[in-house]
Amino acid sequence: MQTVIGIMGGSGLYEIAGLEGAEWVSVDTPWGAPSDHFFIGTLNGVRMVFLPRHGRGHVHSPSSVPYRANIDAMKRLGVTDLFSLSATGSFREEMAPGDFVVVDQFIDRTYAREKSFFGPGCVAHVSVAHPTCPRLSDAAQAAAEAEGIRVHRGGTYLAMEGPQFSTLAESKMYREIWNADVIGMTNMPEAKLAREAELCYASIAMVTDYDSWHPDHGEVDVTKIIATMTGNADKARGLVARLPGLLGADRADCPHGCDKALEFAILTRAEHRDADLVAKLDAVAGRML
Ligand SMILES: CSC[C@H]1O[C@H](OP(=O)(O)O)[C@H](O)[C@@H]1O
Ligand SMILES: Nc1ncnc2[nH]cnc12
Repeated sequence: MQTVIGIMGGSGLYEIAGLEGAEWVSVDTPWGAPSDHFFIGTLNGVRMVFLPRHGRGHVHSPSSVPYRANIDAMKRLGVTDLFSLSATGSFREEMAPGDFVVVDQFIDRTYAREKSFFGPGCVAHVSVAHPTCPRLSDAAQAAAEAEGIRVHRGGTYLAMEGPQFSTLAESKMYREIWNADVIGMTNMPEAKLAREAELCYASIAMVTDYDSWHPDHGEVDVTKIIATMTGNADKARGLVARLPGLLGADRADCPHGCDKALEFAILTRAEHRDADLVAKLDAVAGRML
């Protein structure tokens, strides 16, 4: 099987350069329109598919990002390995603005988003105990190190609804009681949907600020975030450019089973399935239906 790398670009990362034969391509999905067109090309012999999560020009808020359409379209385009890049606040002194964190766990505090491709007429329960793929996380870490980026391996990303930043009480609770390491507004339900779509998924948090808990840094200031984000985006482009060389063009089955997540997950018996929903699931779950 051929590797196809997907990149979900976060705030500040609306385009990438250096792809051969690249063009912006529009994709329709049964879940509506994705955030933007997809920038598709080849790097070091590996096909790459890039999508700015908020759309070029930052049109979508974290709550309005069409997460299902984005993941469905990635799958429809043949993506096998999906990397998320996101701006985050940090709850740890040592995870400083400008550092990257290859997160491996999430706490999902979002509530105003569609969180599953499945539902009445085709019910499925996938495991997200280990929501990120260690193989892709290894590649992300190696790419960051090769770029000279200060990178931390492992961490818990708290996904909040937003769009406002957290109160001081929330920030302290997430840090001191819930033991979260970074905070953002977009990795959920994205990571859950990637698992339902049997995509390997890794998330790279690009720290922009200390949220509001840090006594020396005061509250979150968007102008400072944007300045840090610009530097982070340049580093992210370097990291992305190294991924094809690290993953290679030929791909074996995921040793962690991300690409088999739906096996045994669909509970609705074939004769009871809703035909319209089954049709919508063609890209995401076609191999199981
Ligand atoms: C730029 S501050 C808030 C904004 O940035 C993050 O977006 P993304 O995860 O796509 O990089 C955060 O989650 C908020 O949406
Ligand atoms: N402090 C913060 N909280 C939530 N999302 C963020 N994105 C960047 N910084 C953030």
